[in-house]
Amino acid sequence: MQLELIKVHGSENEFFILDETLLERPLTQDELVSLTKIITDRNTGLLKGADGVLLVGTAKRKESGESMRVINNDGSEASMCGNGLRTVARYLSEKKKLDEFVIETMHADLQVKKAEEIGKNIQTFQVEISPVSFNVEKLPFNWKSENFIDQELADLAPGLKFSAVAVPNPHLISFVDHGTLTSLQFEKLAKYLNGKNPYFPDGVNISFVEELGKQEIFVRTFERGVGFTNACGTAMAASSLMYVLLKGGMIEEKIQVTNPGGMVQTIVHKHEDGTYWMDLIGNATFLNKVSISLEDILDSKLDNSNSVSLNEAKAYREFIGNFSAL
Ligand SMILES: N[C@@H](CCC[C@H](N)C(=O)O)C(=O)O
Repeated sequence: MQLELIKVHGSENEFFILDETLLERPLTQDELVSLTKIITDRNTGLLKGADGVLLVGTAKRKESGESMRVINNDGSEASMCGNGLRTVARYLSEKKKLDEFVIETMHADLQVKKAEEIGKNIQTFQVEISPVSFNVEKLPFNWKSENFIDQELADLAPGLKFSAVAVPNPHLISFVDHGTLTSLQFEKLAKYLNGKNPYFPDGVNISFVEELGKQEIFVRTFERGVGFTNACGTAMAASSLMYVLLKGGMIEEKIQVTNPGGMVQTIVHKHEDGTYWMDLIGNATFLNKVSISLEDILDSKLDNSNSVSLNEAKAYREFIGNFSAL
């Protein structure tokens, strides 16, 4: 069976989009996991691999519409992906010839729309990040109280305070200084909490956040199921929320969030019932179109692929030249 893939990125968080509605038959779960592990491998995968696969399908909760599933680089499935959702929003916007619509994700139907360009010739989309929960059971996080906000984590990282939030994928966030952001301590902690550990049985996305100025933060994330990525959209949205709640950031006002792969903007909103949701605004860049058969992928014969560049990488590199790197 022939597959048409698109290699995309949101803040250089890279994915392959696969539209299952165009296939002769749906993939089995085993095929999906094997395909993801093979094509996203950073050493041997297609086009130097990726952070995951975004599977576009038909919505199940509604009578019409589309869905997005997120398969991490290690084959595990995530409930949401903010950077990925922007790219899927662009893909579906071009396919449906619509600028604003809803995409079904594992736990929520999320509003997406085409937005004003964030940089010259940068296709930009705005997506809803929701629902938000501070209940530790939702992450899941084995902790003695209902919430975990601005607290130390036993003796795992002395002197650092963390907050746990599900958006709805799980995040652990700490505001740190620049030295700590780039320290080995970060990697050690992140690997521990994503291995066998008593706190996070399913692992957790961990972000270290540096305050850069008024409504300006830098976020570095170790992603569950992947490792350090250039950016994680849900992490940037969750970090923006914690910036508002703990550091005096303004609600309903844009926050500039830089990351190792570029820059996005977020807006934190509050519903009347007191719950929060965020907007995530940023690039949806298409890098390559790739054609390859499922059989060749599963036999690891990736040289049999046909790839065409979509010529958007240069504009993006020019755009991120404006922002400081890690
Ligand atoms: N990079 C994503 C998040 C992908 C899922 C994450 N690794 C998880 O397992 O929760 C984003 O942009 O949000």
